[in-house]
Amino acid sequence: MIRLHEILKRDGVNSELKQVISHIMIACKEISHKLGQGDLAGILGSSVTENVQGETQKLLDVVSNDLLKKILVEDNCVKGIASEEEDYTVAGTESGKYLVLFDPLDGSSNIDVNLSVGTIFSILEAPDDSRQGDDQTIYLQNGRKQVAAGYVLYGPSAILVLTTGKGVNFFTLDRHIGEFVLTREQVKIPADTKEFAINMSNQRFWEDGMKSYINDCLAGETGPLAKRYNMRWVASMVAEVHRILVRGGIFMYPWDNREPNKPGKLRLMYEGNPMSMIVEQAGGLSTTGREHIMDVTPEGIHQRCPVMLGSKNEVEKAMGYLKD
Ligand SMILES: O=P(O)(O)OC[C@H]1O[C@](O)(COP(=O)(O)O)[C@@H](O)[C@@H]1O
Ligand SMILES: [Mg+2]
Ligand SMILES: [Mg+2]
Repeated sequence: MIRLHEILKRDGVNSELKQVISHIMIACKEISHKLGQGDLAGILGSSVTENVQGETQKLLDVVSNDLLKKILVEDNCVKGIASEEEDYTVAGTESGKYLVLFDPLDGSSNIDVNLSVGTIFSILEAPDDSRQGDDQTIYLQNGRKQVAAGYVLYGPSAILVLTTGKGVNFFTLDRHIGEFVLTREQVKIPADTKEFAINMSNQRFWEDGMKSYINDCLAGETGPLAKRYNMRWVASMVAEVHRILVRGGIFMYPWDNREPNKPGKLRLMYEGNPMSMIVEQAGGLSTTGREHIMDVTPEGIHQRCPVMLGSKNEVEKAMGYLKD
């Protein structure tokens, strides 16, 4: 049995970063426990608040955010945090080396129906200057600067998927010992797939290239793509990315014209960048449909970005439809 901290040591991860990751895991284990309790813990349903993006927060969004925030702002290696559920960045320890950005509970609409949700996190180095941990500008680094990224999928088992830049490993929470244990090493996404994931109910709002690609997928083996495609939509990005890591696929949340000033639904800093690091470390491709997500220069911590990620050859094929 190989535990998380042994893999971090083997991969040469420094002690400060190890501490930050292990603190994130303490919060995630607590979130996993609360999810397991469900109604017994009284944490299902909506809170009375909205987040900065105008979305109604689920109670568990708030509970998960508070768990992560509390442990991280008290971590002497964390200079500050940014969260999907916080209007502003929050300062941690002034001398802290790292910034942690997170989506505390991804796939919130699945909470009440007892389906898969997750926590996504991204870790950046804090710039070596006098700016404070609540100064938003220090977080505006592109995704290539991430030193680690991961998610915990809360499904029938809780699985940590982590990269520190040396490939992607899976760790399953062993509830008997309360630790994440290595269960798959150096995961690689197959380059080809016959499975796509997109919220089809938004079809009429997409740009023409996006509509054409999906129409060609639906045309099956006699259509231009000459393949019979299958479709999945879990409505939890963590669960979709996990499926793609396990068996390949393409996941898309493209730009649409419902709110043209917002480039898509998903958030660059809490969803796009960390998932892109994981997908690219596993040999897949992660783009906005036109450029690598990790090359996007962030302008705001809550910025959105279109997402098209997964099996390399399929993502390239889909991107070809958006070129003009
Ligand atoms: O409601 P839709 O359109 O199916 O959107 C589902 C998408 O929204 C998300 O739930 C957004 O994340 P949050 O739950 O963290 O807001 C993604 O996980 C998922 O891919
Ligand atoms: Mg999310
Ligand atoms: Mg969320």
